[in-house]
Amino acid sequence: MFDGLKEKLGRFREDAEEAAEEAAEEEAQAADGAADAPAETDPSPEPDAAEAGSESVDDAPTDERAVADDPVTDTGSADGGATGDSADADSTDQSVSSSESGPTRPDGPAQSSEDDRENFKAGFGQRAKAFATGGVIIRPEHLDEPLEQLELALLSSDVEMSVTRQILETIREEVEGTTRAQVQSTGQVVESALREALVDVISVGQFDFEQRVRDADKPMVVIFTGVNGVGKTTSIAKLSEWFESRGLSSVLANGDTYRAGANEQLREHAETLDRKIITHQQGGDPAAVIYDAVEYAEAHDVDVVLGDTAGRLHTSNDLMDQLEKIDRVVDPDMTLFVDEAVAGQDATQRARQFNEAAAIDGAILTKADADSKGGAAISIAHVTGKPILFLGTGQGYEDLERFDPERIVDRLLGE
Ligand SMILES: Nc1nc2c(ncn2[C@@H]2O[C@H](COP(=O)(O)OP(=O)(O)OP(=O)(O)O)[C@@H](O)[C@H]2O)c(=O)[nH]1
Repeated sequence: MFDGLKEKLGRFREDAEEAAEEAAEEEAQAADGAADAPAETDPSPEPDAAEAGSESVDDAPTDERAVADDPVTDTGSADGGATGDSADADSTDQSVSSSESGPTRPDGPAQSSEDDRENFKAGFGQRAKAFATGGVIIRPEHLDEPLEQLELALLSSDVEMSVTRQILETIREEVEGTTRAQVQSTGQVVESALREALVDVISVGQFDFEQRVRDADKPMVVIFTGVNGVGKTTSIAKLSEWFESRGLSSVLANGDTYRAGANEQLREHAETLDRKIITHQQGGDPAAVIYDAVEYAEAHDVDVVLGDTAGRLHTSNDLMDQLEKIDRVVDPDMTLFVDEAVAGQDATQRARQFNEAAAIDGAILTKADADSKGGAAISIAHVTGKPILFLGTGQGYEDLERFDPERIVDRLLGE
């Protein structure tokens, strides 16, 4: 499921990590260079950074020693020296790294008279400090190129344009001024930004579906709509099983009085699952079928009415009128839009159109098991403001999965 998208996100993480590390190290080296300037007053070059660090400790005031003795700072100094020019790796260089990590600057007063230079160094100081202590400042512009690649990757995975933009914007916001801590890799920072961005867009409108059903007046009426052949009838049967496994009873109602064979198709599921089904003759009034099912449920203490409807386009006026009539007659608690994940952008656009025409409450995305791109799964909630509630993951009755944004993102990020 969503393997293509997963691979592309993995590539972005690798590219972003590499780009951010490179840029941050370049900046830290530039900062080291700026901090090296006072070394011109100290002619003795120091080729070994770690040694230089320990020598500067000998000369340092007591509080400075405490910082330099810190193994964390030692490692940072060694890193700083290792990445800096060996000719620049003098004792002053080391003391800058150490002192910026500590509470005082031993060479500070000597330099404070040169305001311009201090200002110049201040811009780099934060990054030098972060780098010397094993941290790295990551900035959005470090990620410009990987983000461009990510944008193309998302669009080619059928992620809708506005959703793609939102994801990129959140990543930029998340990494803005982030200091990668010692315990984190740059990859982890990027991953956490990506995770946040994805969860953000796919969790729009989520609610506790099971709780909503349990809290509703009985029977709760759920109507299913969408275009032909996307898996509405199968999803109704799956959802009936899902309820059953949670101790909630359901009755199936075939409001698809339009298509020949629709009654038989739903009846087959009802018989297999041993559920009550309400049907009328082909050409009958769908609202009347659902109404009868509600009456049956009330009389038999059934928890949920699951109402199928004919496949339709949002532009099929007569069929959309039928939905409106169902609304008027039985006032359903929920209208769920069903579409197939493999339809990608088309599914997202249809979700938008149906939501505008019939005000859906949520979506079921079928055939996710056959979808590598994942674009519809990423986009529908953000585009409609209504959550994806379930994923269809196969043809069996048990192949229905509650859409859990955190879990979906875990899966996309390979966790
Ligand atoms: N792989 C896979 N196939 C599915 C899934 N859900 C439904 N299908 C298959 O999709 C086909 C169409 O499903 P239906 O339930 O008949 O679709 P429908 O929307 O009710 O179709 P109409 O009644 O013609 O509008 C069937 O062969 C189902 O087995 C799913 O999650 N994964």
